Amino acid sequence: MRKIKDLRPIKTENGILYAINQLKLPAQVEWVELSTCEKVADAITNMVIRGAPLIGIVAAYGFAIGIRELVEKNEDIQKAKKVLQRLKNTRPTAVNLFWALERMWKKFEKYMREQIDTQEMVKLLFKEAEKIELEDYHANKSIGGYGQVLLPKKVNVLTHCNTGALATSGWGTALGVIRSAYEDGKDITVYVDETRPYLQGSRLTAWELVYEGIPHYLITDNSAGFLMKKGIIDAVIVGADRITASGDVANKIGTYSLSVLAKEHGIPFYVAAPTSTFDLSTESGDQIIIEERSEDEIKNCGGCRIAPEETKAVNYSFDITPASNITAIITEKGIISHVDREHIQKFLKYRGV
Ligand SMILES: CSC[C@@H](O)[C@@H](O)C(=O)COP(=O)(O)O
Repeated sequence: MRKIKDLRPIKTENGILYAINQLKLPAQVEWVELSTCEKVADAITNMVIRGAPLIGIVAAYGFAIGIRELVEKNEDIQKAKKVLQRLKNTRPTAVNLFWALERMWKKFEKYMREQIDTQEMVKLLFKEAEKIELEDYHANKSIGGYGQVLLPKKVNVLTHCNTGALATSGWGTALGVIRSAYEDGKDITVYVDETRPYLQGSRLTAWELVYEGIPHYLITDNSAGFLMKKGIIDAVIVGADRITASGDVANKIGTYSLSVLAKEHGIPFYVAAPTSTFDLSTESGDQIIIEERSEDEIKNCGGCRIAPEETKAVNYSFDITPASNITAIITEKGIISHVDREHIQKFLKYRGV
């Protein structure tokens, strides 16, 4: 077994939440203080923190922080709904945000019904957020364990975006599978898509792989087809922001193109995600709201303008990969190896999700 170094993107000290500012990586590891609900909401929208599971975890803390603010300022506790709404409005696509906030809201309603003292309620809400964080960590380790079995002893894996410790409570989903395979002694080399325009691949995934000492190459997003054609890539592993009842997957823009390329070249295409990423209330991918971000993110890179001022840009942050392009979905409860409505439903039902 090789040694994997622990990496956590958030921490709490004396009731204050801190997060690694992901906008500053890889140049600098800067911890920012997220002491108010407003700061938490801004950090999610501006991508100081990002990645579906981490967005959910930080929003859960944000809710506890928001309720604490109301209590400390002696404000009407009924304003809790506004706190919830502020956090829900941060980013639309990753379902983990809504999943975590709904869980927090149910607890809040329960404590209100039970007429629990407000100071005590704040403590209990922080505990619930900690629980969500810890559960996510265990889920990731489990995803890693199940997923790495799918990989041969010597393997070249292509991944997209950042699905690692920085996108979760630690360890990661797709990158967690890679961590687990490396820890298990597999001869693994990772091909990392840059992931334009935010460069989560080059800035964050490559940084995590350097941190762990895992062999890797950075590639431009448009290299994947050529590398597959040359027989260099054995498997593709990506994460997910939302998985519908029929198995369509919303993930970082560029994922769909990779799935088409993988299919064309007969390469397995794996999605790794916790069961909290499933949204069974949405039937298919075309019903998912896809976040559109500012065109400036495309027209600028590293502080330099790289396109004419007058040029318009389209910046969809996510795309949809149809279930039919996915070889298997790796979850903390096991592997769904037939990705369709029926198998997903049975899988989740029999595992008590
Ligand atoms: C474990 S993270 C899975 C996905 O959330 C990840 O691939 C992704 O698309 C992140 O998008 P981001 O816009 O950086 O939040």
